[in-house]
Amino acid sequence: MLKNTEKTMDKLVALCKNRGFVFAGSEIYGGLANTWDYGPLGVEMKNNIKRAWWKKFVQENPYNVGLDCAILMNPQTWVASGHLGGFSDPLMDCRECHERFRADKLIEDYCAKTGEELPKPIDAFSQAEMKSFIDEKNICCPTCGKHNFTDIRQFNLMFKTFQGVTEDAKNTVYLRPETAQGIFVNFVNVQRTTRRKLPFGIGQIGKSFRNEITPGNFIFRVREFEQMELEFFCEPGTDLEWFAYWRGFCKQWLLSLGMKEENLRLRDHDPEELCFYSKATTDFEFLFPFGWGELWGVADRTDYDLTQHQNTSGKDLTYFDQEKNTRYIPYVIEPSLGVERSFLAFLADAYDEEVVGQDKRGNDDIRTVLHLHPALAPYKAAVLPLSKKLSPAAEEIYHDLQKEFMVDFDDAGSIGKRYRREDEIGTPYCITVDFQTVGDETTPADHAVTVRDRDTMEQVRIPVSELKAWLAEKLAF
Ligand SMILES: Nc1ncnc2c1ncn2[C@@H]1O[C@H](COP(=O)(O)OP(=O)(O)OP(=O)(O)O)[C@@H](O)[C@H]1O
Repeated sequence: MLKNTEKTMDKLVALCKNRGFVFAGSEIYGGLANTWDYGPLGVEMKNNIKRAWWKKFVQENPYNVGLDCAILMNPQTWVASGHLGGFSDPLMDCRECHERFRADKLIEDYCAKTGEELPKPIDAFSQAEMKSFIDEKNICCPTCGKHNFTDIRQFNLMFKTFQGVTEDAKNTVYLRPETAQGIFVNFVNVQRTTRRKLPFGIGQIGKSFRNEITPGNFIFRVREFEQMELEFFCEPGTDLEWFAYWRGFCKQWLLSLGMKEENLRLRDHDPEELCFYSKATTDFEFLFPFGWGELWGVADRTDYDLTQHQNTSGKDLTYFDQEKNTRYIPYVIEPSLGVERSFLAFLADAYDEEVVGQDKRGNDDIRTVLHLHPALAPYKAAVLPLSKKLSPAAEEIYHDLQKEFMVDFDDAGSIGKRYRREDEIGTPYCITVDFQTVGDETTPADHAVTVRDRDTMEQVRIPVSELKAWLAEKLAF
């Protein structure tokens, strides 16, 4: 009998919930819309993604250094960056059911459904153009099906709160909507203390908050998320070369972590779609189960941000180029990637249901497997004693491996079922401890274990003494 092995969001969400990757936030209180908590496996995978980014963008990188800034910043930051004035999305309400929507997303969804092509990118539409498109095409409310919308107005996405004991305008602060501004305001601090010469970059990983009008698609669009951002400072005139360099570097990072090239496309912004300060922007888009969506934005932001902060703060943010004996404001290349979006992309990319045979009744035997790169997998290996009698010996190996890797231990149920459980959570290697490992009256111990590869299901015999080095090699990328 054929079973549906199609990859869907429902299957990914169910796997995440059932195996402890991602839970609905505040679930026992009925939840809080679009908040998600990361379970024991989810937190490992999330940390692995962040580690993989830090390793390539900071630790091993000849150009970049790291930084960790406060989430709350002086509100002048957001005046300078333009977020207070212009960080908004086009909002419209349905007059019938009072649901609220992003006008641009309504149009995009309509085009995805009908296959209609827009005459220009949606980001180049004015509010009036969006409204007349929606009216002309008679696009209806996705909730109630009627066509009766209010006019479009801009809705600021920044979360507001108060610092200190009085709740008044003077004490208003904002939760940062991106990590980048913390880097810009510290440009001089970092340059001075590291004595870096251009070009150099500053990387940061941290929480950002956006009061999105229509969050959704699981963890794709949420209001609280983490970003991994690099601001790369270079001499004006060299920026387009560095833009191409980082665009290629980012793509290579994804591919080196096993992302399939066919699920990735790099979309360059048309001149009319570009932000007014940007010379070039590329959206890395990934083919999620619900369609193509932005994963990573790489932009040439020129000298816009530093100039804005210099003008607003009155502080000198120029760089003195000793070789050329001249001062200038550096240009900036920014690759900005969301942790949760990359989590979802790696998960969707890795998810597979394979027909591995037929059961006794003739039904397809399907194995659900996450082909995650070992560097991203929550557990690097699982230690499985073939029999409960072997548990003490297996535990010894487990405890030894645990000192260096996240490793699982499972001695419950048949070995076949245990393999399947590990396949489903993406554990790349299952280490089976058997009677030969420890030996008995008739057979001498061989002090070796059987290691099963998740993807090929092939098995090799490896001496216990070589396990750590063998695993370390597999995790490298
Ligand atoms: N609400 C969100 N939830 C999760 N990740 C996000 C969210 N907003 C942005 N990101 C991540 O941060 C990256 C950089 O943010 P950027 O401001 O370029 O996004 P954006 O162009 O506003 O995204 P979108 O058009 O999807 O709203 C995005 O590519 C994405 O990976």
